[in-house]
Amino acid sequence: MLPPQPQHPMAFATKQLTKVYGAGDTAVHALRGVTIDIPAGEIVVLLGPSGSGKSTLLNILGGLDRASSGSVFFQQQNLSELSDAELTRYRRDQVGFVFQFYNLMPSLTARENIELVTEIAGNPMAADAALTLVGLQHRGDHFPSQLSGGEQQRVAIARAIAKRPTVLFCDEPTGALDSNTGRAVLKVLQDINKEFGATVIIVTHAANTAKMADRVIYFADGDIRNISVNTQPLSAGAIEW
Ligand SMILES: Nc1ncnc2c1ncn2[C@@H]1O[C@H](COP(=O)(O)OP(=O)(O)OP(=O)(O)O)[C@@H](O)[C@H]1O
Repeated sequence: MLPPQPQHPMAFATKQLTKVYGAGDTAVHALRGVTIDIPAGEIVVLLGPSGSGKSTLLNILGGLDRASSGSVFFQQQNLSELSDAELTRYRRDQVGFVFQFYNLMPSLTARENIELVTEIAGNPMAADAALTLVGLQHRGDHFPSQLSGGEQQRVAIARAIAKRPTVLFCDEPTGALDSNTGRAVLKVLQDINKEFGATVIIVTHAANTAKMADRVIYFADGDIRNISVNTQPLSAGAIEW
């Protein structure tokens, strides 16, 4: 029998990743040759001015979009070489997404919103277990309109984690929330990182979020300007806004 493969220490490794939207005079160079390693199990925060390419990178890492050139490895797999069907499987099996505006189905309860995902996942947890993880075990029968913004975001996080993703991508997860609610949502992300070892990658304008990160990547003009490593990340509850 073959010995078990050593765990690859990197969640992602990109090389000279570019993304160009459009062509000719109107082409937008959103990524200009991004090379970065993202270690598995970290909380990584992407900061940078509007339009600097943060969401574009997130979408390519998450398999929602494809790079124009360069390579992007998830563990040992080059996402750039996957067929559409393989990329869909990657998204379904490995990746959870959390967006600024929750994207819950208004006509479904909190539990049903989560079940939409767990029904097609390979090894999901029960919807109620996911709701318990985000502290909403009593709200499963409620519709999104009966929940506050922070509660809706926690349902969206429960939906994202119910399939036990390897990576959780969060694009402005606290953008629509007040500071206390935002802190509670960040705490849930931190707990999930600790409890499940999921790599959590957060794009945000809320610079203080960087204090809970293991690694902070500063973007400008389609490329990385700086990377800083936090040896002592703060607990989300201790972050000042
Ligand atoms: N589908 C698209 N078509 C054309 N241009 C696009 C598209 N998506 C993004 N862009 C452009 O690519 C550049 C990078 O956008 P991106 O959304 O990645 O930036 P960002 O750093 O996430 O910005 P923000 O903080 O405002 O969300 C911007 O100039 C944007 O206008």
